[in-house]
Amino acid sequence: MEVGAPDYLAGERQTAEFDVESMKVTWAGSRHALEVSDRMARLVASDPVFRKDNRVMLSRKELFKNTLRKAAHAWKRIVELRLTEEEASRVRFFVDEPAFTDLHWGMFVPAIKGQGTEEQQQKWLPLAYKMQIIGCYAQTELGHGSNVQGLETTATFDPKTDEFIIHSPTLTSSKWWPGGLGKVSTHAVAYARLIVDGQEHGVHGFIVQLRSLDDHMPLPGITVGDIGMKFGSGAYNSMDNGVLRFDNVRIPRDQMLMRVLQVTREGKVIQSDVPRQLIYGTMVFVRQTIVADASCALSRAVCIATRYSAVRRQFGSQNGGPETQVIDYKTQQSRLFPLLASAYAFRFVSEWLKSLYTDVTEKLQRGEFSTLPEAHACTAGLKSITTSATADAIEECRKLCGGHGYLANSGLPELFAVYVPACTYEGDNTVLLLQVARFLVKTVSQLGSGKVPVGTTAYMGRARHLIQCKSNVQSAEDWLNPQVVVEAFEARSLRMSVACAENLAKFPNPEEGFAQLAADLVEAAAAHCQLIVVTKFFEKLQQDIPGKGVKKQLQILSSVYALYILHKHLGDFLSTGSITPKQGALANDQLRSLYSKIRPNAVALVDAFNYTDHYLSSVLGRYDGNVYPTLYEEAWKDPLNDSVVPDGYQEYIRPLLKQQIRNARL
Ligand SMILES: CC/C=C\C/C=C\C/C=C\C/C=C\CC/C=C/C(=O)SCCNC(=O)CCNC(=O)[C@H](O)C(C)(C)COP(=O)(O)OP(=O)(O)OC[C@H]1O[C@@H](n2cnc3c(N)ncnc32)[C@H](O)[C@@H]1OP(=O)(O)O
Ligand SMILES: Cc1cc2nc3c(=O)[nH]c(=O)nc-3n(C[C@H](O)[C@H](O)[C@H](O)COP(=O)(O)OP(=O)(O)OC[C@H]3O[C@@H](n4cnc5c(N)ncnc54)[C@H](O)[C@@H]3O)c2cc1C
Repeated sequence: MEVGAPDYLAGERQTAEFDVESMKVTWAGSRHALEVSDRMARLVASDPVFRKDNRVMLSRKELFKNTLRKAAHAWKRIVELRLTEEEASRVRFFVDEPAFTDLHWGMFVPAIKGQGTEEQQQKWLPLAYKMQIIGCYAQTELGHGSNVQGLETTATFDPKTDEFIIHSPTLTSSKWWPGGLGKVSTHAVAYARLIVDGQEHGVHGFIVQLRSLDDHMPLPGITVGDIGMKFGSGAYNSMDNGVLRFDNVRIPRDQMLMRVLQVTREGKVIQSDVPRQLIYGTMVFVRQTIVADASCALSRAVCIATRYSAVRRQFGSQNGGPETQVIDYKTQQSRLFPLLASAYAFRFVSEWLKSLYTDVTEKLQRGEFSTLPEAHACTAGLKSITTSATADAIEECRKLCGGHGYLANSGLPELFAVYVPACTYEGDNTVLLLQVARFLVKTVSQLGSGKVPVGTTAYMGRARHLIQCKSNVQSAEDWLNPQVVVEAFEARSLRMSVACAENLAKFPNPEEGFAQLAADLVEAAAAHCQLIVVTKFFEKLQQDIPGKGVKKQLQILSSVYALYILHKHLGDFLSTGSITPKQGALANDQLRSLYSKIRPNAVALVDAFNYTDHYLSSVLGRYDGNVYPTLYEEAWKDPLNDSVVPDGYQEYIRPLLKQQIRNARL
């Protein structure tokens, strides 16, 4: 905020019962992370090249060129200022524009790191780190995305030349969707069916050069372009999602990523001791980052809706006094505060997921693979439930801002359009929950075998208790006890998984059973994932959390998150007998009283996200709350207002009006 500028939300900030600066540290993860983030946010906000308020007005070509300009400028600043990897990634985050760089750093580099041999990493990573080559992740095809085993692109080994021949045999085998592919990438990690000596060996990744490093023209045998406009204006259209066809393109044998499987000069296929599923490792990595991204997108929308709800007044004026702030309506609170709580919940579960991922990666380096299935289930499941909830929440925030939420300059329509494909990319959310369900059913089926479930399924080891326990909640207060809440969530989740397993057992063919029961399985998987989010929020509170009143606020938010999910899925809790209707009603009573506790802290709780006005890019979410004059000024900047009488008046409006006058005279 400018020094000396009026703060229309100052009153809201004064009622906060906790130290906002300390909460900023907790949100950021550490004082260091906050400091870096804050510095990079200001660096970006103060640079005119990174202006983004005109995105929705630009044509596709202008938008795309502007994105290239921003990406090049960001890279120049990163090099000039010798920024660390952490700082550089924060710069990209605050530039806040989907671009080829997301895929270069987010998937191409990780794919080489995760699936390449030491030698391959040494050859390719330095080029990628200096951006002397730009890469994308080309897996999905026109005909297959979810079903990776169904990909049709082939990579046939030619022992005569020691090369692979990469080929697109059908129209449906055309690569379709990869970001950065359409117009920018010089290279791709392309996924194709490996064929050696007429034998198929599954889908593997291959580094393929697509464009000349001299003039950017496609290399012989490569057909490549952009797939066209996507949902919304501005939004994801700054990304060149692409189409790619290979016509018998030859690449050296050592460009197959060979950590999982090697093909020798003689054409021998050697499976290493690394599990085949590591081919999917890049997706596991990205799914984990997408959970963190969900908390960012959600907190951004909630920040806008909360500040605006405190500024906006409708009805309720008494004796000529001010009208009621819409944030004081209980309905507004019951729609908004659970989303605020969810933003914090997703933040902490993403912190935990990152540590799980790091731990599993270290184990994989040591040749320990036992935790891989859990890492896959957790990343897939949490990616699914957090992105679905966030997409819904952004739209809810738009509605919470009434009519003004529908204006582009509220920031919410574009945020929704940019965000919503997260429910599809990196795995369709339903397909991913089915993966979790497989994992759960397998865990349940092994319960009798003496195999003790560990990690996030450890609770299933207490199946005997959880299958018949009764919640002893007797008052609304009892719902503030994390143990009581967790037991209800565990009972619900276990009983749903067990019911699925029992129903599955009735089918002679398990795959047929799985297909028939898919809708129930998805619900059981979601229940399990919600339990993880609730548990990790409570576990976070076991840590030392410094700062006056910070822990207290987080306790309130954790209860709000848990009881909101319970209220939303009350049917599950009741039908599984995990709680009684009376206990469900008590949970709702508690929720109401928690909303009242959040109310005086709401604006401070969104301030703790530490977002600059540049990053939020929302008139409604301005830090100073100066909404109306800004909305008014912004309206006049619209190109339609460049002239008082619009283009087209002479051709289309005037003749109409004249026609009416003639008719009236008749
Ligand atoms: C780029 C991001 C940069 C920064 C991120 C920051 C923020 C994010 C913001 C923006 C993101 C930007 C851009 C997005 C770019 C998008 C990219 C993409 O979309 S890339 C393409 C992604 N595609 C998919 O996700 C496809 C989904 N399908 C699959 O994953 C699999 O095919 C599926 C798992 C569904 C099925 O596979 P299949 O081989 O048929 O397996 P099956 O079901 O038979 O299972 C066999 C066996 O393997 C286990 N398993 C499956 N997957 C994994 C895995 N990933 N890891 C470990 N294990 C796995 C499975 O459980 C089963 O085990 P069991 O035999 O039952 O024990
Ligand atoms: C913005 C964006 C960026 C992308 N970036 C990339 C990229 O960089 N690289 C890349 O390789 N790909 C990328 N993709 C592709 C993306 O990964 C796929 O679109 C995604 O994995 C979903 O696959 P699909 O399109 O085949 O959906 P489909 O599988 O065809 O899904 C269609 C419907 O069928 C349902 N369905 C499918 N299978 C099942 C099943 N077994 N059981 C029940 N229901 C099922 C789904 O739930 C969905 O409702 C991107 C996609 C988008 C939208």
